[in-house]
Amino acid sequence: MTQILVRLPGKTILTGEHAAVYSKTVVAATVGLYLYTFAETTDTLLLNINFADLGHSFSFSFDELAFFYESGIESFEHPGEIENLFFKLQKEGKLSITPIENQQLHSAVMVALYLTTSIIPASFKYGITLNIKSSIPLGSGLGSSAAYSAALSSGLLYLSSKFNVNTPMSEIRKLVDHWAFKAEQVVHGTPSGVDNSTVINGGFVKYAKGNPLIQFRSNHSLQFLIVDTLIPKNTKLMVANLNKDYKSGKPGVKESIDEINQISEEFYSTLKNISDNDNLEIAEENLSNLIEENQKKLKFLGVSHESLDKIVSTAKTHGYSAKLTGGGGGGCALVFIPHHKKSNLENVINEIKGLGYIVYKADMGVDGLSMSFSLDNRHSSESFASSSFVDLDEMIKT
Ligand SMILES: Nc1ncnc2c1ncn2[C@@H]1O[C@H](COP(=O)(O)OP(=O)(O)OP(=O)(O)O)[C@@H](O)[C@H]1O
Ligand SMILES: C[C@@](O)(CCO)CC(=O)[O-]
Repeated sequence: MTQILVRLPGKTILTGEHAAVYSKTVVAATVGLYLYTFAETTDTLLLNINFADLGHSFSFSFDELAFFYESGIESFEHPGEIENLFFKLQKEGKLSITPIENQQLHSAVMVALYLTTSIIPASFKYGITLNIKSSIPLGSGLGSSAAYSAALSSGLLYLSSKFNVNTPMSEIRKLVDHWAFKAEQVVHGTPSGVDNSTVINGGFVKYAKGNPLIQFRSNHSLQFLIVDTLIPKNTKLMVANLNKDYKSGKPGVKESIDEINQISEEFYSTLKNISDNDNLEIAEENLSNLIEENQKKLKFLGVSHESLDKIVSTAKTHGYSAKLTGGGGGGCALVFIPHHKKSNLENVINEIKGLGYIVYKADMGVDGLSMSFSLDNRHSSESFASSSFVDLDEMIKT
């Protein structure tokens, strides 16, 4: 049987979320929180999906999957059409699965069905089991859906021999990115592609839809706090709502999106040119101001939330700037900590924690897609389920 273990990091958007959807510049970085997928072929002729974090497992027989193949998934104009097909087949009594009330679980199953029936040929001779577990908080703006989409794409592409151990990593990344973007369309409707490209390629990235991704390493270690408001958010809805305002020509919307583009361009050039000993304080002050400006625009665009505003104002009283990161409307905020202002750090952390929010100090700019092929059938869904994240990291390294 064929097995693969895949690991993808989360991401934060430093500047430019939402404007990214309109092909504007966005600056993002990976964060050292990870989603792992262990995928294997089996002799059961079933697609099994085990979601450790959501506490649910699903099974589809190949007879059930045949209905998806027959309905011509490859002719979809938009991958999100999988949802209508799923509801139609369910209504016709062709699927044994009962309705999935939990929206996160529902969209995770849609992605798994879309990717499996698009990547795996109908004539495939084996069953497939996909196991997922993650330390990236779900639905909080840290790219959990991109990591999930990329992890499933990698696993399925490998099991169906679309790449192998000898395929150059640059080719694998490109192939995985192609499918992860389609899966992101299932979850987010009209994503820009920045989330999947960031988590796959790793490091810091500058991205504008339709242009080649620029990957860069800053020679200076930036420090941010990631604050999770624990308020559930819905990126698809936030993107769709803003799009209505954009299309209806609501005053100031287009201008704000253009201004965010300028902010991202300046953030990128400052970050790229920053060095540890050369005008560091001035450069970090500049980054700080750009973050503050970006948040003001995002608030104007209606994608902030009172909990995010509270973090921004709390950070400001301690001399720091902060902004939402990702889809907004809840989820996470970033607080930027310039080196010359570090002395205040514990105070701001304690105050933010006192508001009931979770503070992460994650590494930024970590590697993207990592895989372990050499599992030699030593592993199983059971051993994956009982492995710690540290154990899984060890397997990825070997
Ligand atoms: N550990 C996981 N197990 C199963 N599905 C997951 C997991 N993590 C993410 N997902 C899928 O990704 C979706 C989360 O997408 P959502 O856009 O709401 O959050 P996000 O990706 O964390 O935020 P953002 O897009 O703003 O960065 C879930 O609904 C689910 O479909
Ligand atoms: C809100 C958004 O700009 C970022 C979500 O992480 C959507 C996208 O670019 O796809």
